[in-house]
Amino acid sequence: MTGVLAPPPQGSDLKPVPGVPGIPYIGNTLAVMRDPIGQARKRYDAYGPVAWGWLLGQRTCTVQGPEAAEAVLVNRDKAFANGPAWSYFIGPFFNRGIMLLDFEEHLHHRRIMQQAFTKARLRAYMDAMAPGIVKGLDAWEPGQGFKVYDHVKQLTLDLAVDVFMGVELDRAERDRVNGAFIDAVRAGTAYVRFPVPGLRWHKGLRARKVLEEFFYRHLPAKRRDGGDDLFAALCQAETDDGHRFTDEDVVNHMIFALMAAHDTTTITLTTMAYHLAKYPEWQERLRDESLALAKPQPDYEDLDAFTGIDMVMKESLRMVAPVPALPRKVVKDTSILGYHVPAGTVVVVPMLSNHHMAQWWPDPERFDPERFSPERREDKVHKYAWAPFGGGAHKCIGLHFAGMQVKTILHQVLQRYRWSVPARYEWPLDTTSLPSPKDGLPVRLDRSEQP
Ligand code: HEM
Repeated sequence: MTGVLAPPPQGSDLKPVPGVPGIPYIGNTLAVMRDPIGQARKRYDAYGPVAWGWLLGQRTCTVQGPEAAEAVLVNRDKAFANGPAWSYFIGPFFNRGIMLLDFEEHLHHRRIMQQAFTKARLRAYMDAMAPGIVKGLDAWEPGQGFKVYDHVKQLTLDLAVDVFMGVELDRAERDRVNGAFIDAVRAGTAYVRFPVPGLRWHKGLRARKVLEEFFYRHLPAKRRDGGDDLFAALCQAETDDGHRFTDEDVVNHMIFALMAAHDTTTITLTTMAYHLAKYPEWQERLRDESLALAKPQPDYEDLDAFTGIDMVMKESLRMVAPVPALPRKVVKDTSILGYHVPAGTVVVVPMLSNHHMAQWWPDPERFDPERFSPERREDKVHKYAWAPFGGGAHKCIGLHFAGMQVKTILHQVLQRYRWSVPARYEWPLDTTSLPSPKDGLPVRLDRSEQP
C-alpha cells in the first residue's frame, strides 16, 4: 500500500515523498540487496526519483538520478550529515574516521589530510609500492581456476602494509594486522549488530582494539623519523596556519583510510579483470598500450599515456560502483527536487543503480569503454551522472591514489599474464555488502610469452 513519508508543511508547494513502506524495519531490504539495480528501476518507474521505504531497519528515502545526487552531495544548506548515517553501519569499528565527521570539524580534518595526498606524496607512494607489486605478482601461480578477487585482495592488503603503514613486519605480525583489519571491515555488514562471541560484531570490536594498539605502538617512531608512507604523512601533515593531527586523530584516520582504500581498489581491479577476460580484444588493446611504454614500472607521468586502461577503469567503475550507495541523515527539514524530506530521515544516493539508468546512459548494461573516449564522453551529460567517487565535501580524497594504484598494478599484470573465462561465463556478483564476485572470479591464467 502506498504511503507518504510525511505531509509537507502547510502552505508550502512541496510534494510529499511517496513510497511503499512494507513491513516495518524490513520493508524491501532483501529484494534490494539481491537486485539493487532492478529494484531501483521498478521504484523509479512507480514513484519517480524520490521515494521511501523501510531499508535495513530505517525509514529510508532513496533519491535517484544525477540531479538528486547533486542536491544531496553538494549539500548547500547543510541538511545532510554523514556521521549519523555511516555510523549506523561502521561506527564502532571506524570511529571518527574522516568520512564520519561533519561540517566545520570535517573541513578542519580534511584540510590537514589533504597534505598527505599531494602530487609529491603520490609519487613517493608509487615508488614505495613498486617492489611489493613485483613480488606479489611473481608469486601468482598460473593455471585453471585462479581466483582473481582473492589474489588481488591479498596483493592490495600487502601493499597497504608497505605504502600505508611503512613498517617492517614479520609474516606473523603482518597476518595478525591484516586479519584484524579484515574483521573490522566485515563487522560493518553483520546481521547480528551487538557483540556475541564468535560472531562478526564481536570480532570487529576486538579487531579495532588490535589495530589501535598497533598504530599507537608505532606512532612515536613515525612522528620522530617520518617516511614516505601514509602513516608518516598523517603524522607530519600541517596546514599553512599550523594545524596538525593529534595522536588519536592519526590512529582513527589510519584505520579508516585502510578500509576506504582496500576494498574499493580490489573491487575495481576485479571488475576490470572480469571485463578484460570477457572481451579479449580489449585485453589485447590494453596489453599493446602497456608494452608500448616499454618500461616494467611506469613513472607517475606515464600514467596519462594509459588512455585505454583509463577508459576501462571508468567503465568498470560505472558498471560496478565499489561504494554502491551513499547514506546521509537529514538533520533539518529540507527538500530534494521539490519533495519534502523531514529531519530524521535517512537519505540514500544509490550510485550503483544511478550508473545504470537508461535515462542517462545509452545501453547501460553494455560494457563499452569508448563511451568515455574524448569523442563521446557520455559522462558529460551531467556532472553527477558518473560519480563513483562521490562528490561535494566528502568526495573521495584518494581518487588519484586509486587511479595510480589500479593503473600501476594492471600495467604489471598485462605485461606478465593473459587470462580468460569460458565464453558463456557470467560472474555471480554479490551485492549484499560492497560488491564482490561470489565465486572469487575464477579465470584461466597463463604466463605471457612477451617480456
Ligand atoms: C576505486 C577506488 C575508490 C572508490 C570507488 C572510492 C569511493 C569513495 C566514495 C564514494 C567516497 C565518498 C563517501 C561519501 O560521500 O559518503 C569516498 C570517500 C573517501 N575515500 Fe575513497 N574510494 C576509492 C579509493 C580510495 C583510496 C585509495 C583512498 C585512500 C588512499 C580513499 C580514501 C577515502 C577517504 C579518506 C574518504 C573520506 C573523505 C571525506 O569524508 O572527506 N579512497 N571514497
